[in-house]
Amino acid sequence: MSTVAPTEPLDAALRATLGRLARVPQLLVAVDYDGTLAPIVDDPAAARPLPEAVTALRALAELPQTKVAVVSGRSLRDLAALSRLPSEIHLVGSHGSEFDVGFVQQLSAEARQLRTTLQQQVERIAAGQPGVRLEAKPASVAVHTRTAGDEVAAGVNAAVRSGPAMLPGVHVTEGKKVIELSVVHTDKGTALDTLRSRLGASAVLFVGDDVTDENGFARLRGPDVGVKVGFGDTRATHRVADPVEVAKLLALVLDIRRRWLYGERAVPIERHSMLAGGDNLALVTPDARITWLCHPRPDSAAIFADLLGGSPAGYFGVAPQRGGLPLGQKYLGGSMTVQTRWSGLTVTDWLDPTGPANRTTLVRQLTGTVTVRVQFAPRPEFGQVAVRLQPLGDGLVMLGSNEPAVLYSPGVDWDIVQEGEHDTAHALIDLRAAGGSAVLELRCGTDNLDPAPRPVEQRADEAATQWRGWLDGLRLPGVSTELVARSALTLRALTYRPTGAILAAGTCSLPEDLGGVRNWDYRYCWLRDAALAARALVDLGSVDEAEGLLAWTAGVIERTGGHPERLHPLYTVEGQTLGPEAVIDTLPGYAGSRPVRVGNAANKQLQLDVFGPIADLVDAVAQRRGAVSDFDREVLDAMVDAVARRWFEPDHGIWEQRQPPRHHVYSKVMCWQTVDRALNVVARHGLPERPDWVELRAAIAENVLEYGWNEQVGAYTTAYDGTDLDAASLWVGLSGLLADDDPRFLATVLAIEAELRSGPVVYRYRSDDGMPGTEGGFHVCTAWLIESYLRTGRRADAEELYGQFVACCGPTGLLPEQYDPLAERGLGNHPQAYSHLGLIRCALLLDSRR
Ligand SMILES: O=P(O)(O)OC[C@H]1O[C@H](O[C@H]2O[C@H](CO)[C@@H](O)[C@H](O)[C@H]2O)[C@H](O)[C@@H](O)[C@@H]1O
Repeated sequence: MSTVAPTEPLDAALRATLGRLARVPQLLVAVDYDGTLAPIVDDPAAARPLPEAVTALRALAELPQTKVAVVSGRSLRDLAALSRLPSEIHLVGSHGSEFDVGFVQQLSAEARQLRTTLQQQVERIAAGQPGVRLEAKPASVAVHTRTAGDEVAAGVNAAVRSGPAMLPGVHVTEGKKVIELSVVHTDKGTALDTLRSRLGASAVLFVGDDVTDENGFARLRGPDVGVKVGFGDTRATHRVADPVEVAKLLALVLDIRRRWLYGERAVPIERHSMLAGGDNLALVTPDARITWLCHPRPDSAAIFADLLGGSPAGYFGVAPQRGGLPLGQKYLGGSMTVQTRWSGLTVTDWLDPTGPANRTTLVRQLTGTVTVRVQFAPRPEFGQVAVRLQPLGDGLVMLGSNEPAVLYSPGVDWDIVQEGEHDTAHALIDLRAAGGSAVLELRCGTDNLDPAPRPVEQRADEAATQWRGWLDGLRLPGVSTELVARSALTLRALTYRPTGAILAAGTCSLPEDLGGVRNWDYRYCWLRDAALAARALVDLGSVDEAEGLLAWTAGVIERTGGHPERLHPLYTVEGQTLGPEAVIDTLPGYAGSRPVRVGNAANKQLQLDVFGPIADLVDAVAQRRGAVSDFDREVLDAMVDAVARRWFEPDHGIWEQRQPPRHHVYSKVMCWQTVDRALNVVARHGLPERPDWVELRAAIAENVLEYGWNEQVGAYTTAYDGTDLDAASLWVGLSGLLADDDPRFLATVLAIEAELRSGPVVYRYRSDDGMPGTEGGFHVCTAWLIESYLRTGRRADAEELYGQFVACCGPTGLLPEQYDPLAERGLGNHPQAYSHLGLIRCALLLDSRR
């Protein structure tokens, strides 16, 4: 039976404070014992903690990034015996002096002698005094008068105060019907400081009821929270009535922290749709909540990072006041505009592609007849700067960030609610009273709250028309026409138009292993991924992206100062070297997948495959144009130069494993492809012959074909030094190095199918990559196996796997990086260029080989 009686809920201010505290990266929950965990009773030996408090403490101690301590006036032995708390909970006895069982041995001989004297003197004082109890501790003795009459208590206390308490070296602590005489200085504040630094806490919750707990409250600072139990003066900023309320408080902290750590609302990754405006992007959930938006660039800090941190990390929600799930969500045909519908409400979202540079404009058009609840919680810099929202004119001004931002919202009455250091704006919009529509326009990069120059309907048309006009210029296959169109739009949307860079994906740190640590930042331009993405668009008839990317690539080549072999695998969208990889420990991660990383240490790796896709792209663009430009030739020369200088070295490979370099088969094949495509250009466009290139190509081919083959496995393996398999080795055939009917390619396809395919997915590899946890099947690897099936005459197998592959798309046609075939959900960053270019390549091949 519960001993916690149903009482009033904790007061709102305390709940709000605990809500913030429970979301710090490293939390220390420290509580006093008697009067806090255990109700005060007459007999000190009978003081037991409330079971609900114990349950909450134990559960808190099991959470990651959470430490629990009980800091008591009791001896450590007594505390352990009475509380029966498990070892995960740190126990500190003797008012903060006794951290471990050897404490008594650490006392000096004089201190031990003084302790004995004290014991003898208080025994004499207490002798024959009814109701007086003595409690012996390693460095002190406590004289309890709770069960003594008032007269007896007064006499005993006076005798103690004027007698042993006056001895030199004695420290006196008076508590609840107790005087304690100690031979060491005791201070719960010092104990808290020690725990804080030993356990690496970023904030402390300290709860206590007694006079000695005030030393603890006195040491709290910054985000720490102190809670006093019961009456009496205190330095604590909050108060609860009794241990029953303490148990409730602990349960509340547990609940909030658990939800924060494990993801408050982990919407399946593939169910997010992407908005894009040509120089930025955002993610919207199936219920029209904006959960991801960075500004000013897609690789900047987020304003809304709900995706990685739940509501406290920032979001922009719009939904009918009455609640309920939407009827559906879709892209408006051929555009990057997303429409979410409920009965009586349609929300149309887009990022304005017509604005000036460094401006992000998110337009949310609401139409219908119902009352709409709006919640606007911007949290710039991943929530690390305090935000104030100020109603002004036709909207709200966001204060606190060094980037100006406003929410233009004519006719909307905002209610600003302060949540700690941040404001959230709430509003109810009665659409019927507003004439059937309302507009919310988030303008980042400006403080202009003037009305937009053109009506919203016209702007909506303009935005959609830009994307549709581009899509109309493509030659789409008859296979999966709609999905290919969406994939093409996604690749175009991942293109950062100001520079021509193409992002590998729209997000950072979406997990490859739910709850795991494989969380990386993909908001950069990888030479390899970008070239493959641009190539897929060239195959669909659009060369603009390829030309933009090649111009961006020429920039990064130029900055190598004549050393293209020193190219990094990835750069920022501006073509600059990345800053250091970092962890944002204030974000708990998608579904609790921590750490949340920004930046990507892979940029320091050697990946010798990156030249191959670029050379292939130059070849494809030149072929499409029917001519090769001087500019293309320069890029091509640089790629071959890089290969000539380094192809024989071991490297980190396409999968960027944080392991020592190896001679990767895929990297060598891509080196071969670089020279092969360069020679294609030479031959096709009548350029001067390059016998040195012919020789180089032959040397690489001979090397990889001999050393990459593993007789024991009967296939091309990951690298020259092992028997492990890698789906990327399929490129020994996909690149054209081996003919489609070469038995070595056929054998490699069979080996990879057997070892790496699992139902609808193909894993990159199964070998140990040095990281904890596992990962899902990799969509682009699935696409490579489909291509391999087609090339090797297995059309039925290709069609079957292709059907399974496209079934992994989210409801609006988007794909993240990976798929977990057991949990049947997407994994990894989203949407991912690799996955969409893979889909396009497969659909084109299936179409052309009909
Ligand atoms: O720091 P704490 O964990 O709160 O310990 C303070 C003292 O608590 C105990 O005494 C008090 O609780 C007893 C049981 O409810 C009660 O009978 C007594 O009157 C209170 O003073 C404990 O016995 C002491 O050793 C602690 O110093």
